[in-house]
Amino acid sequence: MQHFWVVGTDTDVGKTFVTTILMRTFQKFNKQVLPFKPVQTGVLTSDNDLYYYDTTMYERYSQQTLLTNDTMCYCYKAPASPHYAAQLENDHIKPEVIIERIQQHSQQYEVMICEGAGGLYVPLHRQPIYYLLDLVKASQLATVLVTKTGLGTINHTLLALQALNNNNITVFGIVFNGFENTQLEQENIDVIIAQTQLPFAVIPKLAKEQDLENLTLEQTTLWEALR
Ligand SMILES: Nc1ncnc2c1ncn2[C@@H]1O[C@H](COP(=O)(O)OP(=O)(O)OP(=O)(O)O)[C@@H](O)[C@H]1O
Ligand SMILES: C[C@H](N)[C@H](N)CCCCCC(=O)O
Ligand SMILES: [Mg+2]
Repeated sequence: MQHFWVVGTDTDVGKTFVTTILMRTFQKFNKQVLPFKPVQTGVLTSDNDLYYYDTTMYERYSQQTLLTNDTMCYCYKAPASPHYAAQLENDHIKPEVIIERIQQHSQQYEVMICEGAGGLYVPLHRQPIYYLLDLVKASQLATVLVTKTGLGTINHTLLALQALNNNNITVFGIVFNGFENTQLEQENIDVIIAQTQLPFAVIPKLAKEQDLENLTLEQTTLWEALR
């Protein structure tokens, strides 16, 4: 059994991309995989249909039939912080509900990949304040951290790792996402790995989304740590 979170240094860093690629890599080894997005915000429309990007990506690229209801829990229309998106719908995220779902699914699937919402200090509710980081800690699962490769990532990545370490949350490794093969990006990766000694993977910036079908993480130290 291998259950873990994919968390990020921010929103839009590529957590869904990485979750999808990791899902496909485990599926390649015939593992029963559940990609699980406990809280998603920002409904999209296509031909008058409403949908959520993250769980739609999982289903679009899964090599196994996914049970849609298993992949999600709280979904809110506003593309905002979960605490606020819930408030706008007069709702309140209950972490205990998510923990219950994680415990249930961890018995049903060989691999469960839980994707965070935004970065670590994203509030799920305010009174009292409860961050995504608190939920990760309460789940007692380890993490994979997704980060960008360009200017600013050294600080963001080390800050995120410090937050995880301060909460005794295991980090299996780092995914550097969106690599465009510049010297600056390579230096960023080198510094972060030298400082952290963590397993890692590098995902290139893809010309089109469908190119992720050709990607697996098998030849990476991160995969050695995960499989
Ligand atoms: N390696 C990549 N190459 C090309 N496009 C990418 C890559 N990684 C992510 N993207 C694109 O960048 C956008 C943000 O990626 P993604 O949705 O995975 O971020 P996220 O961290 O999951 O965001 P959220 O916090 O909303 O869940 C998406 O449109 C995605 O298609
Ligand atoms: C809407 C976005 N795509 C994510 N689902 C939620 C991001 C919350 C970010 C909150 C913040 O850090 O300000
Ligand atoms: Mg996402």
